[in-house]
Amino acid sequence: MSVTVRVPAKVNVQLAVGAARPDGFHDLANVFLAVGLYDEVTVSPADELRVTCEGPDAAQVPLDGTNLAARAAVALAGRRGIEPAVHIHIAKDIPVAGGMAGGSADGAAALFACNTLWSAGASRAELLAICAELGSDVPFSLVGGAALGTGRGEQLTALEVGGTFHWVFAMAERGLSTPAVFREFDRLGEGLDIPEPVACEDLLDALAKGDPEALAGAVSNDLQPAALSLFPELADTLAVGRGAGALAALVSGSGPTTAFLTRDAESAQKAAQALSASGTCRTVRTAQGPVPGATVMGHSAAR
Ligand SMILES: C[C@](O)(CO)[C@H](O)COP(=O)(O)OP(=O)(O)OC[C@H]1O[C@@H](n2ccc(N)nc2=O)[C@H](O)[C@@H]1O
Ligand SMILES: Nc1ncnc2c1ncn2[C@@H]1O[C@H](COP(=O)(O)OP(=O)(O)OP(=O)(O)O)[C@@H](O)[C@H]1O
Repeated sequence: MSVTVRVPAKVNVQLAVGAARPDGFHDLANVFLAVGLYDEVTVSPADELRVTCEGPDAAQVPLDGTNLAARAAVALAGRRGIEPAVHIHIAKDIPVAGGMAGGSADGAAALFACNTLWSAGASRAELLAICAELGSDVPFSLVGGAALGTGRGEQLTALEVGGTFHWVFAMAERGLSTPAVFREFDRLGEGLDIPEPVACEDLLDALAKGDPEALAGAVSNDLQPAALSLFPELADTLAVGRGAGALAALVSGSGPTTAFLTRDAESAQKAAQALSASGTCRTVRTAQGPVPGATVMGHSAAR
């Protein structure tokens, strides 16, 4: 028997970041949108916990107990007093260390898959609590759609979205470490008064209306200056996307993936071609959002 769960990447259409808290985290107003780039996580019974990974970035994915998918299996098994004896296979299409919550996605998917495989009976609320222990982005990977994340981003309120948004994503030549980007945010803000993070009403309206022009006027990412400071070449990629007609160009989360909001599928193709030809990025993908969160794709009886 095996269970396969498909799970999407995310882009942050607003990422408002407050001052560092005593625990080192930052309060956020984090507006997440799930987009149609997916990892697929398959779990099947095994003698002991084992992780394998396939995909273009597979070499950068840890296969030991630090993998978020392994940590998810261990967390659920620990709560049920059982052994996490499971083979977790990750078919990875979400860029690694790209600011699109790839590891978080695998954590949410593995948790959901193990809950099904083991008939562990964890409720939605228990799954969300385990997700929040695993990482700030993990709860959103489970629920998908669009949501406002407050606290460190793990406290979610679902958001209405009145249409489909068309995106282009440009993956960079190397990754960026999320903690390093938050540290750079702190360094750049030293001595400044950092306001409390709040969700932008115009942005929430634009999402509710499904209006790409209005959304483009409202997107923001407080981590962008920090990501650009650590990875200045990203400014060139952003400029290429803007020049190719994107309505908005921004760094996705902690970066270094850059995200381009376009009017429609045709404009997305045009911007994608210009970005591919520019030589300023590694790969270019188009995707639409919102899409649902972690979803069981199938069970197989074969071992
Ligand atoms: C940048 C985002 O991807 C935007 O969605 C998230 O805020 C990061 O979420 P994540 O990768 O799940 O982050 P976590 O695994 O919870 O934390 C990794 C590190 O990021 C920093 N971190 C993360 C979230 C947050 N609200 N404040 C932080 O300062 C901390 O240094 C933390 O040690
Ligand atoms: N299943 C996983 N897939 C990818 N990376 C993982 C996984 N589990 C742990 N990691 C570790 O997490 C690091 C960050 O990878 P990830 O792809 O999650 O970054 P990210 O998309 O920038 O995260 P976020 O957007 O949530 O900040 C990797 O360099 C790797 O060491």
